[in-house]
Amino acid sequence: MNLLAPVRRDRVLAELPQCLRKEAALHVHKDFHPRVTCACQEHRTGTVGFKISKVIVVGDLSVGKTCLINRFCKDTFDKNYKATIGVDFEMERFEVLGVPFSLQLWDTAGQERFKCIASTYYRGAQAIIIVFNLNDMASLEHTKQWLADALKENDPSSVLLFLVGSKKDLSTPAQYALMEKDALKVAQEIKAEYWAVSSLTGENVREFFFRVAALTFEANVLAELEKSGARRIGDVVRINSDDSNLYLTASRKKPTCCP
Ligand SMILES: Nc1nc2c(ncn2[C@@H]2O[C@H](COP(=O)(O)OP(=O)(O)OP(=O)(O)O)[C@@H](O)[C@H]2O)c(=O)[nH]1
Ligand SMILES: [Mg+2]
Repeated sequence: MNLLAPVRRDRVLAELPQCLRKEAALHVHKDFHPRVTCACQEHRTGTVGFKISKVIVVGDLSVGKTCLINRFCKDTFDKNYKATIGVDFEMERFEVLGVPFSLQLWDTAGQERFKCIASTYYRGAQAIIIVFNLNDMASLEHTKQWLADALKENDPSSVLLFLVGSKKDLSTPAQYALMEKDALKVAQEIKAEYWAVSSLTGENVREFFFRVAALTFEANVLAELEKSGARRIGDVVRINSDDSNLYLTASRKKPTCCP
């Protein structure tokens, strides 16, 4: 990936993409945080434009992790199952509010025998995407274990979590509605943002990755502003609690910058 090459026109984000379900969202603001918008306009985003943010994708074997990444990055779909051995990764470049922003998407193996290799790549993630199959309840039940394993290697207070139901094309509306109820409960419990996608039809795939890019970017800029602000005013950082940040509860509270 050439970091200096222009960003593809269809990877440009000028607005904050919205969540799928308000009940299970990382936040429900309509726009980027005002401090982030302001910092981007004034070119005060520090090192964010030069960094690559790591995103790991975990979940049971054959739930569709590789297909999800391939649908977004290459716009392809393979109906034949080829297990991921260990890990694979793809780079995606975006431009968010005029600032270049890169995501490194790590596609990990779901098969038990490769899990050991895959888990050595979990460290340093800024976002964790946990995938389950919307047509397989066991895969939803296993998401908590996948998350626990991924969090052993990461800082639970700063990593962004996404719970993604795959293969939506295979469920009837009634089956989907039933599964969604349970999935929303799990998403709320683990404080993840919920999405439902189909890599076969492409439904919600682009919207989902745009949301991942936008929220990761926003968190990065806020962290950067906080660091520089804290340095400037003698390490004093104000913490702003806000009801529309659904998951900023005591256990996973992150300091946010205030306008
Ligand atoms: N109908 C349908 N099939 C899908 C979809 N996504 C993936 N599949 C199929 O599910 C199977 C497994 O997909 P993969 O993406 O390889 O699964 P994985 O999670 O990467 O599996 P591991 O690498 O073993 O962990 C393949 O046969 C895919 O064609 C989807 O959205 N709809
Ligand atoms: Mg795979």
